Amino acid sequence: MSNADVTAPEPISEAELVFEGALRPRSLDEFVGQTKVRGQLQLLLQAAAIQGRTADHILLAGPPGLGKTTLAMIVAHESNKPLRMSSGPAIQHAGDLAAVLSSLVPGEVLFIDEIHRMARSAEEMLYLAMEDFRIDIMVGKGAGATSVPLDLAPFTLVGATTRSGMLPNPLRDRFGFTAHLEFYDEPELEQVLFRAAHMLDFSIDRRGLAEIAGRCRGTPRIANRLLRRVRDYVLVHGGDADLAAVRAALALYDVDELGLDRLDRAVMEIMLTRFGGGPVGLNTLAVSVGEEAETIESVVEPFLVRIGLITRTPRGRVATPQAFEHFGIQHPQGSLLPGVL
Ligand SMILES: Nc1ncnc2c1ncn2[C@@H]1O[C@H](COP(=O)(O)OP(=O)(O)OP(=O)(O)O)[C@@H](O)[C@H]1O
Repeated sequence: MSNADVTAPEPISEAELVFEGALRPRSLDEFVGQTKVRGQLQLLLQAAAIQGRTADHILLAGPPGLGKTTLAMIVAHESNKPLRMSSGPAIQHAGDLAAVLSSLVPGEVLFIDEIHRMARSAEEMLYLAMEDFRIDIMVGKGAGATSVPLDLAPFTLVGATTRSGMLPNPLRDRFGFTAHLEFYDEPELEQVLFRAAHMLDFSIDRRGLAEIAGRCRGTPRIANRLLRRVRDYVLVHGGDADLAAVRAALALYDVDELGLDRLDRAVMEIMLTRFGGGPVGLNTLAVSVGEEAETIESVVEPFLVRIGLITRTPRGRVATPQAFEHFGIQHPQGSLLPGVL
C-alpha cells in the first residue's frame, strides 16, 4: 500500500468501513471537536423534542472524512428515531426518491449523502416533500397523465455534501440549519485518536498520538487509519508504541510531516514546477493532474489553503513561499529554500 491509500480522505476498503462503524461516536457528547456545530445541533434537537415534532432539515457541508455520516447517525440516535440511508448517486429518477419517501415512518431521519449528485427531477420532488411532507405522483403518460398527491410521514432530512455551492438555492433554502464542518486541529485529533486507541485496547504514548495528529490531514478518518497502521507496525516489530515507532511506521507508508496525500502532492508539484507557483486556474490545474475540478475544489484545495500552501486569488490559485520551501523548489523570485521532503 502506498501513501496514496493511507492518506486518502475517502474510505479505502470494505474492511475500513466496518472498522469506522465500530469507532463511530454514538452521541453528541462523544463526538469530538466541531464545538459550534455540536452546540447548534443540540439546541435544534432539544427544541424539537420539547415541542414533540420532527427536527428541522439539516445540511452538513464539508470535505470527506470529517464526520458527516457520523453526525447523521447521531441525529437519529439522539432523536430516538430510525435512520434511513441513501445517496445522491443512487437517486437518479424521481421514482427512486418517491419509493424512499413514501416508505418513511413518522419521525424517521433520512440521510442523503452526496446530495448534490441527485437527479434534477428528484430534487424538485424533494422541495415539496421537505416543505409540506407531500409529493405529487404522476399517474399515466402523455395528455392523460394526472398528478396524485401523496401525504408523507413527517421526517427529518439530513443532507451531506462536499459541494454546498452546487446545490440549487431552492433546495439549500429548505434546510433549517446548515453546518459547515471544518478540518480538526491537532488537540482535537489527539482526542479522536485517544478514544480510538482506547476502544482498540491499543496502548500508545502521548507523543506518538500527537505525531499522528499532526500528519492526518486534519481528518479523523485518516487519523484512525494511521493509528491502525502504527498498531500493525508495533505488532510485527514488537516494542512500545512510542514516537519512534510512529515515525518509523509513517515513514514506511511515505506519510510526510504534513500528511499530504498523492493528489495534494500532484497538485502542488504541478503548480510549483510547471506553473512557477501560479496563478493557475482551477480547470487548468484539474486537467494537468487528470482529476475532476470538483475534487480539486472540494477535497484538495480546502486543506492546502488551510495549511498555508496555497492561496486563492481572483486570478487563480497561487503557491505560497512555504509551499516552495516544503517541496525544496526554488522560488522564481528568490533563492533555493532548504527542502524538507
Ligand atoms: N468528531 C469525531 N469524533 C470522533 N471520531 C470521528 C469524528 N468525526 C469522524 N470520526 C471518525 O471518522 C470516521 C469517518 O467519519 P464519517 O464517515 O462520519 O465522515 P464523512 O464526513 O461522512 O465522510 P464521507 O463524506 O467520506 O462519507 C468515522 O468512522 C468516525 O470513527
